[in-house]
Amino acid sequence: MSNVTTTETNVLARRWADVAADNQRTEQTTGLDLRLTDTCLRDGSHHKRHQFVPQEVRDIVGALDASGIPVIEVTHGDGLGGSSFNYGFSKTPEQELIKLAAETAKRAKIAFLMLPGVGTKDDIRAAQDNGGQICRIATHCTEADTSRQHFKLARELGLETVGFLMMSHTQSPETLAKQARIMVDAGCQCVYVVDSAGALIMEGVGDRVSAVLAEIDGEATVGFHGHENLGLGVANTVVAARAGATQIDGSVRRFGAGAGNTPLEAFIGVSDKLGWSTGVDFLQIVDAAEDVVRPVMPEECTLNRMTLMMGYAGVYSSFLKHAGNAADRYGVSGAQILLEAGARKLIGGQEDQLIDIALMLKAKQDA
Ligand SMILES: C[C@H](O)CC(=O)C(=O)O
Ligand SMILES: [Mn+2]
Repeated sequence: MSNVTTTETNVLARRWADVAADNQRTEQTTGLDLRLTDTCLRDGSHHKRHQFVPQEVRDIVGALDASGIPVIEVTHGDGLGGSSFNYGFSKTPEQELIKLAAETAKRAKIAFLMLPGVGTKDDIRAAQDNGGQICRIATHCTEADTSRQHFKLARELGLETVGFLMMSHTQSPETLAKQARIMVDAGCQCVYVVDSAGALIMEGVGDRVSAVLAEIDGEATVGFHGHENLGLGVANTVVAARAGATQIDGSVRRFGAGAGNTPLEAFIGVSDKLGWSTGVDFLQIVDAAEDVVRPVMPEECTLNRMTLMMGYAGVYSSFLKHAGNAADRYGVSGAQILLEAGARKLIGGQEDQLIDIALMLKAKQDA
């Protein structure tokens, strides 16, 4: 009996120690000043199958800008030049949408994304001519060297630069730090740890952000871009901020690929309660989420069999619609396609392999 009591007491004591340590960490990070980027008009483009029309962009940019969001990203989901047979055609040319966004925003800066090999240097020039001010260059997290010429050009043009290390869960903190070094040496001013698959779990985020920060501190800042596939968007983002990420991505109403991005309005509320400054009015952003962003979305971004599988198997979130299409077309399980895509460690640009997997599953099914 006394043993049980001792065990219980120890468990309780440990719990209180955890709470105390957590409070201490909260105190240590009170007063953070975070710069938010909303990405519903870029990452949300995947969820919308790239079908934004001008009025939707005007409405969303107007509402986000009025609530104080400092950076709004607008591009095809797969970045400049993404409108194609492989990734899906845009309803409205992305350069037109960038221009509209820049004309609409009174305070917010407009960012655009580009993936070397998908977009070109001329696309970057055009995006700047249309009012884009922040050039975000995304590579798979072991391929930072492919971004060198684009960072160089962006800096020559006087653009602010951000680097995206996509699929960061696939590599160790040390590897990411080395890749971040390549981007910073090329002219990148902020390197993002990007949890493209929503597969990272808190400590995994903290370790990666800390390692990247240790490598580039004083030369560039660190950002974090999360996905909700395991329901950890806000928690992971809090950990990232505590580890030193000062630029934070999210999408209002989670409007993004897979189960969506870190819900920005929830993160803003959490930041308020932690005493962190985002410059965004919580009540206004909650209204914008409900009244302006939600009506533009084809459906809510949800945790379901497919999106959970993406986080579980470590699959690139933008594969969701492609895997769903292949599953419907060949009458096989979409979740099985995603599991196999995770096992094959597919990366962005290999969307065609989802069809290959579907055909393989169909052949097995028919055998
Ligand atoms: C092109 C991708 O959608 C970039 C991104 O948002 C991610 O990797 O996550
Ligand atoms: Mn994303």
